Amino acid sequence: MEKILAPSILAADIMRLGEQIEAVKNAGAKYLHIDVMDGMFVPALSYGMCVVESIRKSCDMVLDVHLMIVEPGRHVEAFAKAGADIITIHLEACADAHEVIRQIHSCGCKAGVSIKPGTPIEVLEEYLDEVELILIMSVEPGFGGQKYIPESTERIRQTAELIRKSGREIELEVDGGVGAGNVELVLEAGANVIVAGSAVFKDPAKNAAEMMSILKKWD
Ligand SMILES: O=C(CO)[C@H](O)[C@H](O)COP(=O)(O)O
Ligand SMILES: [Fe+2]
Repeated sequence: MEKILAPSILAADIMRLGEQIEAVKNAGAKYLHIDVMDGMFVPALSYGMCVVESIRKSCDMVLDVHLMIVEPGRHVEAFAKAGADIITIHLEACADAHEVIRQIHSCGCKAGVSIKPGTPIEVLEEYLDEVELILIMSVEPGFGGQKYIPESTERIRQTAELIRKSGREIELEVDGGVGAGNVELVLEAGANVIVAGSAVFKDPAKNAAEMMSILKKWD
């Protein structure tokens, strides 16, 4: 599967967001990862649909919206209307994730499911027939700039195996603490969508280009 860079704007300079998005896009990033936090599912607050809507107006990248919010079904339609292309929910945050996935699809978006580092991989099994993307968190969700949890590599490998057995084309995304120094570990384990926030936005054009040159070797 194509290897895709998904820069996370959590680490961007909000005052220069437009030019920084342009820089990562020009470097070859295809997805733009937008982290939505509600202060409940995770301690922090970030931003909501207004930001997605504003980015959509002048950005043709795939908008990859990562909802770290309790009962995300309450807001799926609004994020879809704002311009999200992929909406990823946390299985730990929903009473009925099957229903939320159905909602995401009925809004015309691709659906992803995510799990935190402490959640067993097996919980993903019942969603393999339904989703287009699985997101393995390689840090505790809630903050950018954390260190990659080494045990994540084995979890990525096991998830890649589940996907392979399902026979479906499901994207495998990894999020948290990934940069040029460890991205090959993550690719080797079977991921194809790489989220990178702090590793990219310290110097967006240069760092995204460096990440892309590594990703291209694995295509
Ligand atoms: O979902 C997230 C945090 O909950 C972010 O996408 C993630 O942390 C990216 O930031 P970094 O690459 O700096 O770790
Ligand atoms: Fe994220």
